[in-house]
Amino acid sequence: MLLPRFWDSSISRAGFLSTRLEVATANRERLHYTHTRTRPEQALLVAVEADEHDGMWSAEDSLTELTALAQTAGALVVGSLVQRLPHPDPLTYLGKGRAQELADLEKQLHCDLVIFDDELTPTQQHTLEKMLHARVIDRTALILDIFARRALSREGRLQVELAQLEYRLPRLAGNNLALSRQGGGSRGVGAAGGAIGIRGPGETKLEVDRRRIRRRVAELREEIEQIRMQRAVQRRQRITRSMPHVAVVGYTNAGKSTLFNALTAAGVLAENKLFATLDPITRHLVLPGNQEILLSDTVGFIQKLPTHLIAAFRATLEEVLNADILLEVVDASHVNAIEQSVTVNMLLDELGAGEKPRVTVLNKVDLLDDPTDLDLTLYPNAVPVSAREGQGLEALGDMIATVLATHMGTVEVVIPFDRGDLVELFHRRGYVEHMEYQTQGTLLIGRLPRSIAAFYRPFVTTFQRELAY
Ligand SMILES: Nc1nc2c(ncn2[C@@H]2O[C@H](COP(=O)(O)OP(=O)(O)OP(=O)(O)O)[C@@H](O)[C@H]2O)c(=O)[nH]1
Ligand SMILES: [Mg+2]
Repeated sequence: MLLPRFWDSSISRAGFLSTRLEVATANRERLHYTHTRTRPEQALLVAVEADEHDGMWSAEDSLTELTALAQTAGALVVGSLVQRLPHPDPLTYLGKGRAQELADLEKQLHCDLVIFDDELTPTQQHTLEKMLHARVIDRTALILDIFARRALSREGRLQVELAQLEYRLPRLAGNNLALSRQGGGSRGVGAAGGAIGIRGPGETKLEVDRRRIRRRVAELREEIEQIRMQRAVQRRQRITRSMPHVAVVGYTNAGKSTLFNALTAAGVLAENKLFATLDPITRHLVLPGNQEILLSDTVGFIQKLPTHLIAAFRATLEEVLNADILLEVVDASHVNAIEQSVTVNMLLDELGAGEKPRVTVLNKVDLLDDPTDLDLTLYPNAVPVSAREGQGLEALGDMIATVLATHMGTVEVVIPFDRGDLVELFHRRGYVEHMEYQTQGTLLIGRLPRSIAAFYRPFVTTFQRELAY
C-alpha cells in the first residue's frame, strides 16, 4: 500500500482523496466498492495573477498545469477562477470580496474541492476553510498527494511521508486553543510520563496529534539519514568499478523514462501522467565508440515545486549531484517548452547542479509540424529526438560521448604492476592514447573522466607534475 504509515483521520483534511485511500488500507474490497460507486471528485481551480508577473508562467498556463495535476490525482475539473492582484491577500488569498464570490460559485457548482494554485499559508487555509463548504487544498497538497500514491521504494515513501507531515504540522486546526492549554506544569508531563495518549487529562487531541507528528518526523529523518548513508557507500563502490555517470533530468512528463527505456530497454513505467517516476533507477549503457556509461532516470521537476519536497528528495537528487553530465529532456512539442526548461535550470541551480556539463534532448519531435523550426542554439548541446519513435538516438549517443570526452582531463601515469585494476579501469572509462610497459609499471597516457581522476593522482609521472607548475 502506498500510503504513509502514520495516518490519522484528524490530519487527513489537508490530503486529497486521502479518506478514500484510508478506507482502502482497512479493507481492500471496500476500496473497490468505493471506487466503482463514487463519482470523481469535482474540483474548482483558483489562481492569482499579478498585473506584471515577474515569473515567466502566466496564470493561465499555470492553471492548465494545475488541471493536469488534478486529473492525475483523479479529480474532475469543473471550473476555474483567476483573480488579478499584485500579491495574494495574506488572509483570503483572493481578497475578501472575491473570496465570497468564490464561496457562492463553489456552492453553485457543487464542488467537493477547491484547489489553489499557490501554497496557502496556514492562516489563508484556515480562513478559506471557514468560508467555503468544499475542502480547501493547495498545489503543494495536490503534488504531495500524487507523490504519496506514486512512491514505490521504501526511501521514496519515507520521503513523501516526511514532506506530508511537515506540510501538515503548522496547518492543524485550532492553534490558539491548543496553545492556551499547553504547559500544564505540575499536572502535566510528570504524572503521565510524556508518552502518546497517556498524558494529563487537560490535553487536547490536537496536542496529541502534534506531538505524534513531531515524533514521527524525527523518526523519519533518522531513517532517511540511514538510507542516505547506505546510498553513499553504494555510490563509492560504484565509482571504483564503474563508468561515467549521466543523469536524465527534466520537467515532469517531458519523456525522461521513455528515453531511458529507449536507450537501455529497462521497462521503466512511462505514462502520460505527471510524476510517473519517483524513484531513481540506474542502468548500464554502451555508447557509440564503446564508451560505457551509467544512466539514471530521475524524478521530474515542476514549477512552484514545494520546498518541502526539494528538501525531502535531496537524497534522491544526489544522483544528479554525483553525475558527470546531465541529460536534460525537454518536451519540444509543449507550448511552455522554454518556461519548463528555465524552471528546470533554476531548480538545478538551487540544488547546486547548475554548472554540470549538459546535453539537451529536444524530445517529441514527431509531434512537431516542422521539426526544422526548432532553434537548437537556445539549448546547450541540443539533439532533436523522438524517444517514442526511436529517432535521433544515435546522434544523441554521439553527443553524449563528445561532451563526456571534452570533460575529461589528460593524464600521464605509471601504474605499478600490482594495480592491474587501475589499468583496466582506465581502458574502460577513459581514452588510452599511448600504453607502454616500463620497469616501474605500465605507462598510460590518455584522458579520464574527472570523477575518477583522483584514483590516479598518486601515479602521475614526473613529467606531468612538472607541467603542473
Ligand atoms: N509523441 C511522443 N510522445 C512521447 C515521446 N516521449 C515520451 N512521450 C510520451 O510522453 C508521456 C510522458 O512520458 P514519460 O517518459 O513518462 O515522461 P517522464 O519525463 O518520465 O515523466 P515523469 O516521470 O512523470 O516526470 C508518455 O505518454 C509518453 O508516451 C515522444 O518522443 N513522442
Ligand atoms: Mg518518468
